[in-house]
Amino acid sequence: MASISEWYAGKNVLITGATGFMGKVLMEKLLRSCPDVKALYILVRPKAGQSMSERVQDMMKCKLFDRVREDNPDFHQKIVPISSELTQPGLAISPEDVKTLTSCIHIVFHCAATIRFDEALKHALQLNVISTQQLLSLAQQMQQLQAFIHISTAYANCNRRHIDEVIYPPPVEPKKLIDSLEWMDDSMVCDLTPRLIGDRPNTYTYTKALAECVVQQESGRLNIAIIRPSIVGASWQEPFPGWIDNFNGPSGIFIAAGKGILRTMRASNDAVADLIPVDVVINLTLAAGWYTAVHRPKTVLVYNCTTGGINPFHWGEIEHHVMSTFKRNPLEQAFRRPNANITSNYLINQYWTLVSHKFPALLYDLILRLSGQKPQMMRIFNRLHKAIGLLEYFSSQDWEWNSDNMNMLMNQLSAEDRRTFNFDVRQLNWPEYIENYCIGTKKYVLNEDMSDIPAARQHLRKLRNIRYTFNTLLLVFIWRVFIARSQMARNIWYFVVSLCFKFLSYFRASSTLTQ
Ligand SMILES: CCCCCCCCCCCCCCCCCCCC(=O)SCCNC(=O)CCNC(=O)[C@H](O)C(C)(C)COP(=O)(O)OP(=O)(O)OC[C@H]1O[C@@H](n2cnc3c(N)ncnc32)[C@H](O)[C@@H]1OP(=O)(O)O
Ligand SMILES: NC(=O)C1=CN([C@@H]2O[C@H](COP(=O)(O)OP(=O)(O)OC[C@H]3O[C@@H](n4cnc5c(N)ncnc54)[C@H](OP(=O)(O)O)[C@@H]3O)[C@@H](O)[C@H]2O)C=CC1
Repeated sequence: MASISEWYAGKNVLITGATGFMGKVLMEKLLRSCPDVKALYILVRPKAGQSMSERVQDMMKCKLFDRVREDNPDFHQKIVPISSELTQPGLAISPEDVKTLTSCIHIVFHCAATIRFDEALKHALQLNVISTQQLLSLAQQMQQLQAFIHISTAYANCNRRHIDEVIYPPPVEPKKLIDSLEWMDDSMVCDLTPRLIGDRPNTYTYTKALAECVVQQESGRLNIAIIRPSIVGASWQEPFPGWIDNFNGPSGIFIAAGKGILRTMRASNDAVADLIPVDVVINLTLAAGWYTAVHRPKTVLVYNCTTGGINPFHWGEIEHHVMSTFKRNPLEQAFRRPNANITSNYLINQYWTLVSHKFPALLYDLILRLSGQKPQMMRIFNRLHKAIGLLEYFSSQDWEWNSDNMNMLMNQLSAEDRRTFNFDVRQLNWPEYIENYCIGTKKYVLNEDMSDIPAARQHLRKLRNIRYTFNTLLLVFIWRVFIARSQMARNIWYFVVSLCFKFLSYFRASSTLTQ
């Protein structure tokens, strides 16, 4: 049987969400490990004043593609951007492009989605569900299509504790919801949202669950697989350790903790932190594409792509390794020395939020105001608290995922494919991974130079001295106020001072005797 790379040779691949975090890693791996792939058709929209082609050109300059560029400087010739806005009817693909895609595509990877936890339900439904439906109907017209791979999330069914590799009944019939929301205005939808999402924490997980149902309903004669990654983090090994380019999920939390801004967060020390490296997800996705096309399973296969059941690691351990990494490799211009703690206790967290977040922010903003600058720290903390509030649901409890299909797929691969498309997370060394992850946030998200680490350490020493001076002054101030008001405090103070004098005189006398 052909190896995975051999199978992708000569294939035309369609990718949605190619400009996103996972989409980019998928493109890079395909180009590097399947060098004979014919072409990657990517659906891209213009954004933030940049045309589609400008965006694609910028993306290809990204460091992520360095290894591909080394192997094949002309790799861009394999990339065919197709203009598409997924929220528009027909995905806003031109009739000529539809003709091209329906005649040549062999495999589709559907990665595009809105992954925001605070997305308005209407938009999340439009992008995560309706566009999936539209892409599937385009796929039905593709004459050479051999597999359709849909990227979902392990948290689509986070209202369950144990999650099998099956498509669960949807919370509501997607078509009924689409029809109902069509005539409602935004404020009505907003009012209804909490009742609709029910025991799910946000519109993201809710619409991803509906999307899975749509995939099943519209599968028709297509060969489909669903990949459900848990919390996707920086790369483990490929193309190089620690690659990450966004603040999503834990990355923003790690950065905020490394900058000394985040000091406390509600999370359970003992809950499993189901992180999964992005390269593992992509290797599994490409292998699943191959398996789906070659073996054509009779039903839609779901792959839970998680680490918790195989090689568990806990939030408490993550906290320890994140803090230790940032103390050894500090971020530039930290606000305070990194020292964050997680707690599952609501009141303790509220206390530390007040003492270590709000109070320093107010003080810092006061200093900024007094020096004629615009206050900013309270605004930063408000945004951080909003983000933390949305993530806490996931860091405070555990789930159990069945990963039989991931194991089955691993057993189907040849030894060489297992090496090239490695998704065996038993080999993952967590402390090393977390260290590379934190350094990756420094290098690739914040674009900081590793050669500046001595200056960053110096800055931390300065912050420590400021803190000691501040604490001493505060103590003296409180004590002075206390002494002025209480006779007992004065007596204790005179007693301590006289004890110090006695100790000093004894020390001086004994040192003169020994001379
Ligand atoms: C205590 C220290 C040790 C740590 C140990 C404990 C760690 C616990 C971590 C727990 C993490 C749990 C993560 C669970 C995730 C479950 C995921 C389910 C998996 C998935 O399927 S999907 C992927 C996950 N999706 C997300 O993560 C999206 C979440 N983000 C949002 O919904 C929005 O970004 C958010 C948070 C509502 C903010 O919205 P808004 O205020 O509108 O800001 P923008 O998004 O427009 O961003 C503006 C600007 O800020 C940057 N940004 C975004 N988030 C952060 C952040 N957390 N920290 C810092 N900066 C952030 C963003 O990049 C933008 O920058 P620009 O330069 O582009 O303006
Ligand atoms: N990151 C994670 O932790 C996890 C992600 N997933 C799933 O993986 C997939 C990829 O996630 P990730 O790469 O992290 O997400 P990103 O937010 O990084 O990427 C989303 C992609 O979707 C595209 N997109 C969004 N809206 C539109 C639109 N209206 N028209 C065209 N394209 C659009 C974006 O394009 P543009 O650049 O133009 O905005 C971008 O390429 C998603 O399906 C997500 O649900 C699952 C589990 C965890």
